[in-house]
Amino acid sequence: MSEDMITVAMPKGRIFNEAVELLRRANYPIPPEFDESRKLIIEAPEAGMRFILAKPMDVPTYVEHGVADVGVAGKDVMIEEKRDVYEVLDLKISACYMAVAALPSYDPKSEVAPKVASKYPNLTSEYFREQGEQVEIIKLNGSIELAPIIGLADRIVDIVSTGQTLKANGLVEIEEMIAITSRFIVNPVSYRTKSAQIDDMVDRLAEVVDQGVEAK
Ligand SMILES: Nc1ncnc2c1ncn2[C@@H]1O[C@H](COP(=O)(O)OP(=O)(O)OP(=O)(O)O)[C@@H](O)[C@H]1O
Ligand SMILES: O=P(O)(O)OC[C@H]1O[C@H](OP(=O)(O)OP(=O)(O)O)[C@H](O)[C@@H]1O
Repeated sequence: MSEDMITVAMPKGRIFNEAVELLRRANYPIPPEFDESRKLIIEAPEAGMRFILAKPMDVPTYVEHGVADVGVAGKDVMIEEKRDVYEVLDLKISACYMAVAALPSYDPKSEVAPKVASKYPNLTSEYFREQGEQVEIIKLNGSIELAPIIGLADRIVDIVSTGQTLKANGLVEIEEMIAITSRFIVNPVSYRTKSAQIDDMVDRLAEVVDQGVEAK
């Protein structure tokens, strides 16, 4: 592999298509293989890149360890994971927000030992600590909306996008916490050793991000 090759950690799932579209709009020749392959490493020599396709929550881990030079990660993941990486650009894609939700009958006054379920235990504990409220956090890996319905926790902290999941499960939003978009992140050592390529990538992405925002 060429020394100048940039390894990009891409999140599989929701963010993926929007991130690929941004790269293509920034004139990176991303191979069509990307759109249908089950391969987890995809070489794109014409773009001077190699892509690794990771679980969204793991992207900052690959970048922190330097096995990827750069990556794309949700702000939610950045707050939860607290990895030692530079967050250099807001890509303004995959927008959603983090919220506290509960059943409409939820009454904070009648809560004896407050329990909050979330896929984001660190973000949740930091939030409630800042609010000066002591809560027990119950870590779940998905289907968070189940927790209040089944009586596992009084409140949940989860991502809201269309609000359909909350509505379909009869939950209501109590508080909007943080706006979320995806970020372009960089390994601190790579930022020094591959500065020309990474600066170029940031500039090209920033340009298409701004065009996208202007078009809206
Ligand atoms: N409605 C949404 N629900 C969850 N994440 C969203 C939503 N909209 C945008 N996002 C962004 O997408 C990222 C999650 O993507 P995705 O749901 O594909 O992965 P995941 O939650 O790790 O999924 P899984 O654990 O099911 O593989 C979040 O980190 C967030 O930044
Ligand atoms: O506001 P909405 O547009 O309904 O989106 C929000 C829902 O989407 C995510 O769940 P996901 O689909 O990733 O499933 P999960 O329960 O496995 O996390 C998130 O955890 C919410 O449940």
